[in-house]
Amino acid sequence: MAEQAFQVDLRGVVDLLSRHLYASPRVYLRELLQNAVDAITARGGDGGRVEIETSGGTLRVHDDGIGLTTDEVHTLLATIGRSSKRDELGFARHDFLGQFGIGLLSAFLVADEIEVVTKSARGPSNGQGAVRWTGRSEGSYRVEPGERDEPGTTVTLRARPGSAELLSPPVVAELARVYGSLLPVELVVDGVPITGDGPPWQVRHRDPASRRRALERYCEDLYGFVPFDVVDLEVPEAGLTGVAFILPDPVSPAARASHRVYLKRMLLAEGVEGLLPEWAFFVRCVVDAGELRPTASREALYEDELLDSARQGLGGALRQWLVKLAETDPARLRAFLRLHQLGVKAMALHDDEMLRIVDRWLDYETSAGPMTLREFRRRHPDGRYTASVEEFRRLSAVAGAQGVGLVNGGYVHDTEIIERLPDLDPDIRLSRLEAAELTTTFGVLDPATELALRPFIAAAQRAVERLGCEIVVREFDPASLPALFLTSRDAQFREELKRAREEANELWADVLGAVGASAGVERPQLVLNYRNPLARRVTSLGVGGPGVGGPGAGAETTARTELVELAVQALYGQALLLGHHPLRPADTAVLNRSFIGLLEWAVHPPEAP
Ligand SMILES: Nc1ncnc2c1ncn2[C@@H]1O[C@H](COP(=O)(O)OP(=O)(O)OP(=O)(O)O)[C@@H](O)[C@H]1O
Repeated sequence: MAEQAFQVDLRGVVDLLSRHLYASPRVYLRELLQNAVDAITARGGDGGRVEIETSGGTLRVHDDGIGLTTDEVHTLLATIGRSSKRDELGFARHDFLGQFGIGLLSAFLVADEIEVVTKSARGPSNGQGAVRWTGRSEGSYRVEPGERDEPGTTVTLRARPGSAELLSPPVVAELARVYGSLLPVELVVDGVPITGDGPPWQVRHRDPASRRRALERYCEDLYGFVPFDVVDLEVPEAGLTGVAFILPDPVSPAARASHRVYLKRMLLAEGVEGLLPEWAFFVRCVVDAGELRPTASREALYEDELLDSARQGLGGALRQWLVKLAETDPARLRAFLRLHQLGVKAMALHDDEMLRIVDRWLDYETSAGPMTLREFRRRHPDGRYTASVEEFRRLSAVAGAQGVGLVNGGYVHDTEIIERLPDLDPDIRLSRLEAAELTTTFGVLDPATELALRPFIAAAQRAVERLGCEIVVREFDPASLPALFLTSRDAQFREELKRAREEANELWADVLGAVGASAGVERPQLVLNYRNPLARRVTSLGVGGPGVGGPGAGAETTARTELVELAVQALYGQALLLGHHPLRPADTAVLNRSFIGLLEWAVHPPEAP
């Protein structure tokens, strides 16, 4: 039985293209433009010119490319899927834009009839040899002698009812500009040149500064923002060049970053995803690639090994830029990190170089104020981190007061980053804080001591009364800590303290009387540590009862009362500083006064009687 050829109903194919392959019938112009450029490429030599004319619902695309012979017209134009742009083995030839042999059909999205008048550059050079091919959307075509003197091709479309808009002068000019403004041929629409200097990042400039300004303007026109920085991109194996614009504002890492991609200087799409590694969500790129492949719709990149290695290459370029910024302009790097730290932290999870940058340049919240992890380790070789912000808030003051450095590892990626630091250097030790480590248990003093201390506590209370602080004396560890300042936020410790007080109340309520009088008022507390030798000596400086130091009191008592006041205020100030509490003007004044007062005592103590 004889082999039969497939019969194709063109209407079904056009329907398929328009509904399922192309996002919009606007692509018809891109396909025509692409064929014209390929024909010019096939002819070889320099330059080439494509001229588009619009008039009264008719569109003409002229090119001075290779043209077609009569035989080629039959096989190439009239056979769906046949293309001159593949090699003997059927692979896409990399110098051409087209490869599938279906592009011309897209003209049927806007016209019922396509007319091609062509003359092959390889044919006879006299007036002979021009061919006219007319194809109709219902599937028939006609070939007859045509009229054309010079080699090249003219494609003519007449708008189908309803498609006139797409073939109107302003829309054609816009489409030509969108798709073809970077093309390496001369493109003219109704006499107006569309192509200019080519890719903006390849244009020569007087000096780097004016190049930079030009690229910033380009970014502003394209994306509507002035970039934080402009990074040149190049991945030779993908034939890729371009620029990355660093966004000047923070973006959500979840926002899909899309980029403007040209293939062989023809726009592929304005919103291509997956060109960069996922972490690089802080840039918008414009690139031109010669070797990357489009999907059949020509609206996305074909996911293959080459795209994958291009992605790695682009990620590498951004990474390189960051490393260089760290070396040459740390202040700018910090500014960048403030904007896009989430992206950089995400990178640091898998990339040692980025981890080093985070370690060295990114400020973390610590019990000793904001600083980098590296600086923190230098100051606190035995430092700890908390895995939640909540825990940090609760413990940082107390940790600070006890000399334990604490880093807030509670934000996104931070704990993982801190735990990965030994990958940089196995000697790096930054361990997680076990809450129990800091549990300070406040011991109650025995009743006799407590009773004996009452005059002192009263005097001490007067010393800090104006500061809105309450004095408490307890025994607690570490003994090296003379005093601890607890704000009402230090909930856990206040609980602890309250329990100690309640115990005291129960046991010695009658002895101690109104110890818990101020309970319930949420004032910050200065807890003096009776276990600390210095604090203990301060409590035993010896003052009289209420009214001591008033008129008529002995000179010595007055002096001692003054010393107690100065010492308590100094302890107050030091506890504030140790715990990194904010200093109000009144606090600073007291700190100053106590320092100067104690200094006076030290150099010139009031004469002992
Ligand atoms: N302007 C032109 N000049 C010369 N040859 C042309 C021109 N337009 C089309 N052709 C020929 O017709 C063939 C089919 O064109 P068509 O646009 O359908 O497919 P293609 O460009 O090969 O591939 P793709 O579907 O990827 O665009 C081309 O391979 C080319 O040989």
